[in-house]
Amino acid sequence: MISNQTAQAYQLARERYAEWGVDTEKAMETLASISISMQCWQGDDVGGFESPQGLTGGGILATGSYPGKPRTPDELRADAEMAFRLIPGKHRFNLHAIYLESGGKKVDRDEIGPEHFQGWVDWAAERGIGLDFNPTFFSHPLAASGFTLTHADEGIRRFWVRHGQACRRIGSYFGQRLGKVCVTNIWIPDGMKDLPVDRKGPRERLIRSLDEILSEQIDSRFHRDAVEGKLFGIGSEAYVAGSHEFYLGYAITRKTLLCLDSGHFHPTETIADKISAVLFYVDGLLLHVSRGIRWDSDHVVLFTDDVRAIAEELVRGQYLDRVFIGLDFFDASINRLAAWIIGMRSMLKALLWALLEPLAALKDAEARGDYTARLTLLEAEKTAPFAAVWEEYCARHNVPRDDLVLNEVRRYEQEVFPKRRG
Ligand SMILES: C[C@H](O)[C@H](O)[C@@H](O)C(=O)CO
Ligand SMILES: [Mn+2]
Repeated sequence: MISNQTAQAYQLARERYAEWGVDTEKAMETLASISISMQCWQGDDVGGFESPQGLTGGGILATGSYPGKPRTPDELRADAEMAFRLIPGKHRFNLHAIYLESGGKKVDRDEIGPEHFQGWVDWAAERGIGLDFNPTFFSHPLAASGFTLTHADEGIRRFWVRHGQACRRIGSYFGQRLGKVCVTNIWIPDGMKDLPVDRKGPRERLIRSLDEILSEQIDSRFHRDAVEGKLFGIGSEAYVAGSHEFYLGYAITRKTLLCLDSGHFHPTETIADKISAVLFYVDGLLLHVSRGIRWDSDHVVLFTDDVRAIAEELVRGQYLDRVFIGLDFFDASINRLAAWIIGMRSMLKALLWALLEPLAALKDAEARGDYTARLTLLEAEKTAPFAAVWEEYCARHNVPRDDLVLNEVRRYEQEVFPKRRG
């Protein structure tokens, strides 16, 4: 039910954007076709269900102790479902290997199979959503040294190769069973805190390990591989074997997707400019949209200039069908559902923003060398009635506008979280 106020504001906004040659109906239609992958790990601080220890190592750290953390897969699914109810559109869910359901049985990482994720697949099938996947190369005794696929010990390296292989089979099962392509993304933390002497050896082993993992042919209609680089992590400040340049070369030569995580570069470096550069050479991209602050790569995504710049590049370059968009952050200091909802809605807002750009006029000004007109229009966009279109979009998808979302989150929190105490 769309209120009169929303409807009237939208009509005025529609006319205003039409003056710029922008079709707001078309923008909303395109936005509805975009599915963003919501990361399971925001739901429980990258804990998973393999062991009670939760996140250990891996150069990443979850901080905060907001109450109500889900303790079981069912609780996590309930939270995700509640979050999805407050996010307009139909989206995907991104799992990590440690979110398996083994019925209390110890199943090591190299032994996992589709059967351990059947609960997730049934849940996704019921909701008509797709699943994405990630091997977990951290929070494990064999990752405690800080090395996994680059490990000099052949036994340990092979263990992690088998984990990667098992995960691709699981991803492929997700894709086939759900009829929606699954992206399995490989990120490893391997690196060194202080100055390495041998930067080459671990990278040689990483190439070997990745080639072994990817050696099984899997139908790309159901499954795509992605590789994710990083500049540094906690405890790997001096060297990360899987750097951006390493994976760029790997993705080009092995024809995988390249994952660009917006928190994985130097703090002044943004990924928006990289999109058009790398898409000449790689088939496609996976984005991990995040918000880095100083040394942390994983703050909740907001409707910032950086996120808008990413969305603008996707729309301006007509890359939406070559780029998988996922989110990657985890914050345990605020309500975990709210973090999901704020991040997902911010990404959607950025996409809508980009879809509402007066692109033809901007391109025309640029082509004529009229950079004064270009800058004027870019600035004028910022005071256009964007909010009216966003609120109309939310109303059409039966979700509340931004400021009213919190009422629903609080209601859920009060009803559900007390039962999770103790
Ligand atoms: C939990 C994820 O796999 C992880 O965040 C990874 O994608 C990453 O970005 C590590 O910094
Ligand atoms: Mn990431």
